[in-house]
Amino acid sequence: MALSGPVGLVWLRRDLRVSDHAALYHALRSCAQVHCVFLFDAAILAPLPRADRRVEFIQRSLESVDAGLRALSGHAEAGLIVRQGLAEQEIPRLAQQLGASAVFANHDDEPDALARDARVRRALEAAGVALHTYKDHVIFERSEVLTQSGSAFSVFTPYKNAWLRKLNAFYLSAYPVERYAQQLAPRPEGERRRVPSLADIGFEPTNLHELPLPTGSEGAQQLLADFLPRMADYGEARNFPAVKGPSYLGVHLRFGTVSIRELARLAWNAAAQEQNPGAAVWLSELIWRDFYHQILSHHPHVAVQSFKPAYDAIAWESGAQAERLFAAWCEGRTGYPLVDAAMAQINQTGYMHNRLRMVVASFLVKDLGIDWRWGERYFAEQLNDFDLASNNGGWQWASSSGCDAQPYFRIFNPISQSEKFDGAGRFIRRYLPQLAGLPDKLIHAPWLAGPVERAAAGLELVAAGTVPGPASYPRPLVDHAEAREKTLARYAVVKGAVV
Ligand SMILES: Cc1cc2nc3c(=O)[nH]c(=O)nc-3n(C[C@H](O)[C@H](O)[C@H](O)COP(=O)(O)OP(=O)(O)OC[C@H]3O[C@@H](n4cnc5c(N)ncnc54)[C@H](O)[C@@H]3O)c2cc1C
Repeated sequence: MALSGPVGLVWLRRDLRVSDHAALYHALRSCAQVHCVFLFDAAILAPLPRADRRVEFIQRSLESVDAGLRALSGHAEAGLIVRQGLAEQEIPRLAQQLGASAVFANHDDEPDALARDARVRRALEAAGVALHTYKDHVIFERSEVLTQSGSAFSVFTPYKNAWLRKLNAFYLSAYPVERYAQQLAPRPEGERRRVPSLADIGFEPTNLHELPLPTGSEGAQQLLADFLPRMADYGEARNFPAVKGPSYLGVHLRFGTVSIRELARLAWNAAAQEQNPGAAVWLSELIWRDFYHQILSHHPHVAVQSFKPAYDAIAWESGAQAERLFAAWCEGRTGYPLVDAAMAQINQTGYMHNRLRMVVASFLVKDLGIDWRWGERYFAEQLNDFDLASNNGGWQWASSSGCDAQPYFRIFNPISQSEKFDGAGRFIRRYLPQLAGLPDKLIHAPWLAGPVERAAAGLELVAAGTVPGPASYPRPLVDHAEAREKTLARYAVVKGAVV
């Protein structure tokens, strides 16, 4: 490959690792000296609360990138450059200071990121610097997997089949960054600073250090090593929130502290072995991730509207009553223990089990009649692994407004979901200790407990929506059977709609 110039700048965004990295590989292949930068983007950070687990996760992961670059290059000063500010100002400024003729980055197809990159590209071009971008975050992006008629898939199973038909070892192979690591250049004198602390960027520590969520590439490898022996059981175990079934790698995939190629390769190879049925199921989940990314890429309107336009005619609850119901849902005081325990999980840890994401999303939309966008926004604020494409896909699936969503008349029953997936109430007891003394059969619907059973459990039932104390729990906000009827009537506007 021809050298594009002596100096290149790699701009890290959702790819915080130094191995198997598309943009870094291409920069090293085509430039004699390569620098790496991460920008704490003022436009992204400004609206966030001052304590945000994602910001802390990023800050710690950058320390790992910094150390990784030094180790890879063998230069003590070939670490990461970290800047703060607006991308369209800071990236061109740094490129000029370094004398870079090209900036290399990996694709980010979220609408705001595309708009940002267009601004950065224009500013770089004005300064005579090229911006080269690459696929890195998914196995197949944009229009790489299309139907036979050349359009985007909107149903998962045929997409998955086409995805699997297209897959071969090439798409899963790692970019051998280490082969060219000697091109990593020492940082110029003025840039030899350590990665800024949280305080340096105006943030406060969170409870991240108390969570079983190790950061950086080492953290991802630790979680992966823990998951690999469990992968065979994933198909069954992933449904039960009290069981250690999933990989917990979502946040690492979100920030690219692990390569999707590494994970998909492991799953694909393991799926080929008959004794590993869970691997095919796990691979399928990774394909869902690609699926939702290509949906967002082809249909960016989903970020604000229903994928199926007819669903935007639904009249959701509004006003003070809606606000009251929504606050009770956010704070986990709906009176439905599985829903409330799940909300406690997201509020305390930033994680929520996939089964529970489906249950609480369905409950908000189809039991409380609240617009799915409210729930989507709350998840976006709380989830460590928040990703616009997957979060939007999940919410539109639950509200039936999305591509390949569940039909609108399928409404999860929060009690039977609880009995089926947390039968012994182990998950509920972990997050709602005031219910711990109830017998298993009553823990899913505490309002059915009689005075004797409540007294034996040391539990007081309080009015619906009340903030519970250490020994009390609210009565249900709504009656599920009545809510179901109301929802079917609410959704009648979409009946027969052509989508
Ligand atoms: C309402 C709702 C909102 C969601 N919001 C997000 C989100 O913001 N970010 C996010 O990554 N996932 C989201 N999901 C999908 C899924 O719940 C999480 O990916 C999963 O729970 C993360 O845990 P894990 O890493 O242990 O997953 P595992 O079960 O180990 O799965 C491995 C990886 O596959 C991908 N994956 C798994 N299931 C899905 C899925 N249904 N859709 C897309 N990708 C999937 C994720 O990258 C995940 O990390 C959402 C699902 C729902 C129903």
